[in-house]
Amino acid sequence: MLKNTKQAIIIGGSHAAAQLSISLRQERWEGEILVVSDDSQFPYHRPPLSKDYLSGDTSAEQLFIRPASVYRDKQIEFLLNTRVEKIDRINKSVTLSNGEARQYDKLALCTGARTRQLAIPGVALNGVHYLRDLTDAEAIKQAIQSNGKAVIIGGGYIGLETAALLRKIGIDVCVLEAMGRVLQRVTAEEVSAFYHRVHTEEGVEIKTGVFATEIVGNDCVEGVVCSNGEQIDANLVIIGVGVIPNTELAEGIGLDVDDGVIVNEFAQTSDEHIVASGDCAAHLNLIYGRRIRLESVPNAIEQSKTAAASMCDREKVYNALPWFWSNQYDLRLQIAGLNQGFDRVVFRGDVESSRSFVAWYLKQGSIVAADCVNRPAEFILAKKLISSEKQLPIADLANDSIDAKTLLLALA
Ligand SMILES: Cc1cc2nc3c(=O)[nH]c(=O)nc-3n(C[C@H](O)[C@H](O)[C@H](O)COP(=O)(O)OP(=O)(O)OC[C@H]3O[C@@H](n4cnc5c(N)ncnc54)[C@H](O)[C@@H]3O)c2cc1C
Ligand SMILES: NC(=O)c1ccc[n+]([C@@H]2O[C@H](COP(=O)([O-])OP(=O)(O)OC[C@H]3O[C@@H](n4cnc5c(N)ncnc54)[C@H](O)[C@@H]3O)[C@@H](O)[C@H]2O)c1
Repeated sequence: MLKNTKQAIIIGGSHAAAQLSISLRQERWEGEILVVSDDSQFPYHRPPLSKDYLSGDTSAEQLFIRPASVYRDKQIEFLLNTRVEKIDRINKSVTLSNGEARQYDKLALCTGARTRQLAIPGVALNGVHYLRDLTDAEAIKQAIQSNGKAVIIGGGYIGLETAALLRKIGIDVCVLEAMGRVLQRVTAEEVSAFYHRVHTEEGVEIKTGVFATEIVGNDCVEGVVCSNGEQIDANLVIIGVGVIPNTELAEGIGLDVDDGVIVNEFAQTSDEHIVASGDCAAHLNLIYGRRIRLESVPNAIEQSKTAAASMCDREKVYNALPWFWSNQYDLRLQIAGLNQGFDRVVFRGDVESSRSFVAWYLKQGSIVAADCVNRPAEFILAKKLISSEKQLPIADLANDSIDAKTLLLALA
């Protein structure tokens, strides 16, 4: 039996919502918890969708963040296949797509992000896919034909991870990246060149400074016309050109929004009864001293713990160091921190010809971020180094003959 009748409503049903609902119980929220999700499934891990799930190495059952019974046991109610259409801040209620209205005492926006759509002819042809959820991944899995030809539009995370996967199963792959280099949003030139080289070695054709102007075919996709006039044959097209945060509900009720629902370090929006976390939220980051919106699972999880505490009127500041990972072929990239505004990059290991190195990003002499490729010990070191006030000599960080453990000890 629930001890009080307070209502918490969480909008969205993915990484942020899954964590927030559980964290609310851990923070001893004793009233009702309702999660309203437009997905047809209980929350699942999205990262495998561009990795092991596509190759069949992970099954749909293995994707679930936790079994549905865990939510049931904690008296967390899920409304699947349902959208929140409207929020009424005055009466503290939400209107659902099934016409029902539900009252809330506290509301959480975990609405995430959606794929940015390409506005070019032919995107509706059979064989053209975006990748955000399980339904998209399932459709791509069905569409994968051995000996097929794929064009991937966008050389970001989705583009390169799916390219690696498709190569693994023997599909010809061409990646079109509009910018001058792949992964330009997140890495230094040398790291982009590294990924370009490895993908080329693995048989992927990469065209940079090129975008698609039209997708051609007759019912099914047959090719992609590029901005340089070239036409590339394809029976599968995957589009990964970034995401847009789902902020419309927040905007509709006058919350502060600027590339994300604006929240403070406690995940609170400009309405004291409403929090936001995950891909949809732009938070004040205390480590970097500015507002940022992150698109990552660790952010969705940690920020949702903070949001849950705020809903229970407790203060739990969100100041976790941002980190990211990406798996491609035998490469495990782990990124610690954010490199925006860096003025120098120093390498540890050989970025030009090996498959294992660290790129240290410096800003005014201090390490602000690190890309670690197949360097798990250095990734731990990087997280500690960036989070602490301490410094290590840059020459030592670059010197691959000094063991990472020795550097960790020096930091301690
Ligand atoms: C293929 C893929 C691979 C990825 N790999 C990695 C990785 O390796 N590492 C990493 O850190 N991150 C990765 N990410 C990013 C990561 O998945 C996201 O950062 C994370 O899912 C964000 O979680 P979220 O809950 O904030 O938002 P989302 O996952 O976007 O979920 C929000 C949910 O809310 C729903 N919703 C929105 N509005 C409403 C409404 N009004 N009513 C009801 N429901 C609504 C949306 O439809 C969606 O289901 C990957 C993403 C994808 C797509
Ligand atoms: N390992 C990970 O962390 C991981 C893996 C997959 C997805 N994700 C997340 O999923 C989301 C979507 O990933 P994504 O790869 O689509 O976004 P992204 O922002 O990482 O990359 C998009 C890429 O598409 C390019 N682009 C944009 N418009 C283009 C056009 N018209 N033609 C060709 N290229 C174009 C951009 O320059 C960019 O390189 C992001 O939030 C991402 O962080 C993360």
